[in-house]
Amino acid sequence: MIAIVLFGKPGAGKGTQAQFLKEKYNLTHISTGDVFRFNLKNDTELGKQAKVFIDKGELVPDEITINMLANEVANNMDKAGFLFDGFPRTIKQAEALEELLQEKNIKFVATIGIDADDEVLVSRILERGKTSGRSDDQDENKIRNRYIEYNEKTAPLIKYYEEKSKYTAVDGIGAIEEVTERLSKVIDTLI
Ligand SMILES: Nc1ncnc2c1ncn2[C@@H]1O[C@H](COP(=O)(O)OP(=O)(O)O)[C@@H](O)[C@H]1O
Repeated sequence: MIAIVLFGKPGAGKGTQAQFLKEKYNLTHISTGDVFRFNLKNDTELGKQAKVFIDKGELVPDEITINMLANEVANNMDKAGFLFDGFPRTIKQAEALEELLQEKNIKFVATIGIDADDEVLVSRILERGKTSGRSDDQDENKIRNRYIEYNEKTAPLIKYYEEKSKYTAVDGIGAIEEVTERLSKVIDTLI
């Protein structure tokens, strides 16, 4: 089995691209944001714990997120591998992921970043908020806070993975299919 991490700022298009890539490479797509939203909607214990943080545009604490991810992986060992979207978002999560993949004998292929400019992304998210029903997409202050969190906690992962020769970035601006094409090219050279 293999694992690929899709990396990028909020709104960069990770979820959209994951829909295509999971089919093409027969991967289980795990979006931590989607799993949290599912739990919020169903008012589970996990949902209750996560809500306070998500509502402020903050990251959910590592321990909660890592446990949740490990469960998702354990329950989905039936495809060719995993496409992670929105995880890891901190160095601690990256370390936990490495350990988990090793334990399960899953080959970590790469982290692929989808690059895009902040101002383009904030307006994309506000647009998405009109129809997505996501409360964290409708308030510019919450959105801006997600970028502050990203810059502080998540951006350092780029250097972390570059040092391990596990980071490649593609240009995220362009038509959806163009970006898919760029991502596929990278994946094809790595697997
Ligand atoms: N790996 C993670 N660690 C901590 N919190 C997370 C993680 N993934 C998602 N979340 C929480 O869920 C929210 C929504 O995540 P996501 O749908 O990936 O949003 P975005 O569109 O901002 O990338 C985040 O703002 C954060 O509060």
